[in-house]
Amino acid sequence: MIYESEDPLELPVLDVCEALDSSALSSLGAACREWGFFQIINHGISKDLFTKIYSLSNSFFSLPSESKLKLGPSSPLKTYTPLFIASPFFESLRVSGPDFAASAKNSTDALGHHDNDNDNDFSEIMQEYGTRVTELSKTILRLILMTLGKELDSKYYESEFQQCHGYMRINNYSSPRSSEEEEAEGLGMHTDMSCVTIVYQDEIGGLQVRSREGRWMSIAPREGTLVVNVGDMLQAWSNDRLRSSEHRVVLGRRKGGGSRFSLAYFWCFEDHKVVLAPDDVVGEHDARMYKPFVCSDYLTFRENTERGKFDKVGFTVKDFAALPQNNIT
Ligand SMILES: O=C(O)CCC(=O)C(=O)O
Ligand SMILES: [Fe+2]
Repeated sequence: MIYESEDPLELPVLDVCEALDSSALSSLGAACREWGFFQIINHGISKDLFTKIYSLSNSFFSLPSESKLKLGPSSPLKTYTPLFIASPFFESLRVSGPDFAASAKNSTDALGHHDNDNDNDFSEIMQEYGTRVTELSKTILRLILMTLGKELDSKYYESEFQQCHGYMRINNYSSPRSSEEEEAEGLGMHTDMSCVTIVYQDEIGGLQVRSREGRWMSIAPREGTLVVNVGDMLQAWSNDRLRSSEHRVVLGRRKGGGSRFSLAYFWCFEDHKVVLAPDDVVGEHDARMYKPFVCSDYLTFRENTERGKFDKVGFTVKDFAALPQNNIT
């Protein structure tokens, strides 16, 4: 039973509307070091907004595959990842910022089956969600920077993270059928390439994070709560003081039958950014873990590596840019 996980992991729940006191800040710091995952509430994104995205996305995922493939890997847009690429159960649609409405419209236009009302609603709702989750990413990044040291947020937020950009992946996981296994990987083990990722998962569950010792822990869905995780770019920028953990999605046949829905927002450094941990983030006594690298070179490395393809791990930022003496995983 390789998919079995330990008891659900208790991750700190951060109220993003409140100023963090020192104990909240220290539990956030501990979670980012140890797991690279935590949860947030009071994020200002209503259940109603998720419900609308869910229903509009469902109309897209219910289309015949010939239609969806108009946005697939061999199309000019490449916003749709069909089933059987990441896994037999996973398909997704990408909507990119900062003009989320235009990106969503490009996709619906390319489908060419004009349902104007639905298409406009989809663009509007993606713009609203994208704008909110982008603001949220900025707030969260500042909080994470605060855990690295006094005043590091004001020192580095503007200078290092000002050009960050984001994109969304709307994920649809179909359930393994009775002729198939009881449980299956919906999305294989991977690390995210972002600075931070913000995930909404529906009530079905299945998201798991891997401990340093290799144990899989479940992150149970909680109403009103979003999951945040640190990605590879921030792990490298923080010289490993923040952890980009391996995670995956496991689908259980008995866990409700229908498909699982999630929305992942990836907040990333700009492509041409050179990632290099500042001296005061590395600290006087610690060794530098990574050589400087250009973001887009890392993205290309991941895309072009068979094992790293479509976020299936194997290769992470350590394989790409760790200095030789530190290249031990
Ligand atoms: O579906 C989920 O809960 C997580 C998805 C994920 O890890 C990703 O899209 O990178
Ligand atoms: Fe992920």
